[in-house]
Amino acid sequence: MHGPQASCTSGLLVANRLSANPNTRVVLIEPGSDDRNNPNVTDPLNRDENANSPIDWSYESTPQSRLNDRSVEFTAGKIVGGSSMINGMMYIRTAVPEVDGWERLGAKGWNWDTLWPFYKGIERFVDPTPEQAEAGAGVNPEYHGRSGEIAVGYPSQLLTGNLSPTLAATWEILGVSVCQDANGGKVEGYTVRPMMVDRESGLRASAATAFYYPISDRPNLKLMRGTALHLLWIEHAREAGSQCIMLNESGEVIVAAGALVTPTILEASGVGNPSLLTKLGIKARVELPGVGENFQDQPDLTLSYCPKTATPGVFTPYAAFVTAKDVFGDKTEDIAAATEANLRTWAETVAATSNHVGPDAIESIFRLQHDLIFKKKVAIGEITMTPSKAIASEYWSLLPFSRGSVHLHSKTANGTYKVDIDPRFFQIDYDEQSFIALCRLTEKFLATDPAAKQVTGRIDPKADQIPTDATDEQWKSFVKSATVPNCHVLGTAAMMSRELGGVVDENLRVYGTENVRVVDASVIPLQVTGHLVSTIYAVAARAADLILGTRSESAEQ
Ligand SMILES: Cc1cc2nc3c(=O)[nH]c(=O)nc-3n(C[C@H](O)[C@H](O)[C@H](O)COP(=O)(O)OP(=O)(O)OC[C@H]3O[C@@H](n4cnc5c(N)ncnc54)[C@H](O)[C@@H]3O)c2cc1C
Repeated sequence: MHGPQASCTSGLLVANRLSANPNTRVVLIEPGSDDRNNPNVTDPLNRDENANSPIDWSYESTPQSRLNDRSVEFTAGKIVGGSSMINGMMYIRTAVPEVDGWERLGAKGWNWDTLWPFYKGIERFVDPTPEQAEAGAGVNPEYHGRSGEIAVGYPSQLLTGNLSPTLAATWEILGVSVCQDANGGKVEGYTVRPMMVDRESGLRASAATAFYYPISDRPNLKLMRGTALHLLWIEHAREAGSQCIMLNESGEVIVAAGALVTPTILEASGVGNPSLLTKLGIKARVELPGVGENFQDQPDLTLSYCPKTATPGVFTPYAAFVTAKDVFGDKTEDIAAATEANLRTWAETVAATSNHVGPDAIESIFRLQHDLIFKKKVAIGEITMTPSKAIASEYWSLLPFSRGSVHLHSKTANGTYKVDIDPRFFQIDYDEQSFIALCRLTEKFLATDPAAKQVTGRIDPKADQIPTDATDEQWKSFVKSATVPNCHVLGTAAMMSRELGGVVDENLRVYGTENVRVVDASVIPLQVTGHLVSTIYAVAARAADLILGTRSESAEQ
């Protein structure tokens, strides 16, 4: 049997599961290098060195009107193992109501309970040492798997001393409780985040170390490196009437090029919005206007403060996941009501810009999102504290309403396509207002004892640019000049009903096709409050199960 073609973070896991059957031939395609010994990949303390290096795609966005017309850069791994080789390695799953929301959006059978065994199944959690526990590392044993492939735990260089208790005490004064272990579906409060790291060797654990290197010598698994997939060669296409595409007699393609690239491969193959495809001279084979839409990333900003003592060369995975109530305080109910009253207008704005579904569809997604924020009270912001030469507080919004897109734009002289990546940060005013409120909460945190005792003042932005009593307008101008992407892009080939703009069904199969699936961050329909990779692995593991199941069903028929 011909197997799928795929590439990385998620693709390697799927390839691992499918090639376990020696009769299934699996071909992986990866344009990037095999940089398995690159110390900037393997040594977690070097992880910030990878941006703008040869193993980073460094995708540029279109100029962003709400960011002073700046283009922003999306870092993404150009390497076997994809972005799991260059990311921040933090490992926090998402919140129960968010995954349950996928089912409400049409992803039948996808909810917290069905994903939970896969979250645990892929994990090889190692308990913290007594020193790490003293440094704040917590664990609820029920939340973790011990026999999966991906090493999760705390790095040996976890900072000891009293910093974590100081941060915890300060957050508690601000009404944010301490969460021992945020991996059980409630992502809320101050926590010390576990990482994807092998505690014994101290090295990064990635899709490649977990799912590819150990099985790369399987005779039925082939990696084609230095080659990119630009389009799916569609043979035997049956036209619109039956809306069916066949790639070859028995083969199946699994596209896993990440949320910034997967939609463009579909478009180049004739799957997408016919009006866009026609303009590019591409024959439309499957009408799926949702391809490349529903783009969601999280705006990200770093404020830095002068520490009393510098802290070089250690890990400081300290973060608070804050809810609307933590951020807006007494104003929360008013903001919830005002936000609800605006959902229709925002849906109209998004529908008019994206033009792939009408405002009713967007509004129903926004209602779910509003429920998550104000009724289910999931976290809306993550605020991290990293002491080094400065105390850097990086923070990002978790559930923005703005929706961007990624599409083929025009054909270049060499026959490939220019791509437009348009995240549309702050398209919706609430996103900017809540982002500024997060900024203010960060400031308040570092002005509250005992954390305040750790710093002597703000370094960036400087006090003459943003004074401590800065107005919203002053913060707004700083936010416009300094916001960058968090690189947690998802949703551009969403697993949702077709009516809502979905691209894949609950078996991850592209609507209107027979043997094309997508398994990467593109299929996750809504932002997640944790970090993406744990959820991507769980989705990929469940997807592999479904693929194997549907194959054996069709073999039985
Ligand atoms: C700097 C950074 C820090 C992050 N920090 C964290 C973190 O701490 N924790 C966390 O959970 N998540 C984090 N993330 C997010 C997470 O790493 C990504 O969301 C996730 O790895 C995406 O997985 P994917 O399978 O969708 O795509 P990727 O892992 O990006 O894989 C896509 C693959 O497709 C390949 N490719 C590209 N074009 C083509 C083509 N035309 N044909 C074939 N192959 C192609 C790429 O080279 C790549 O190997 C971070 C991301 C970045 C960039």
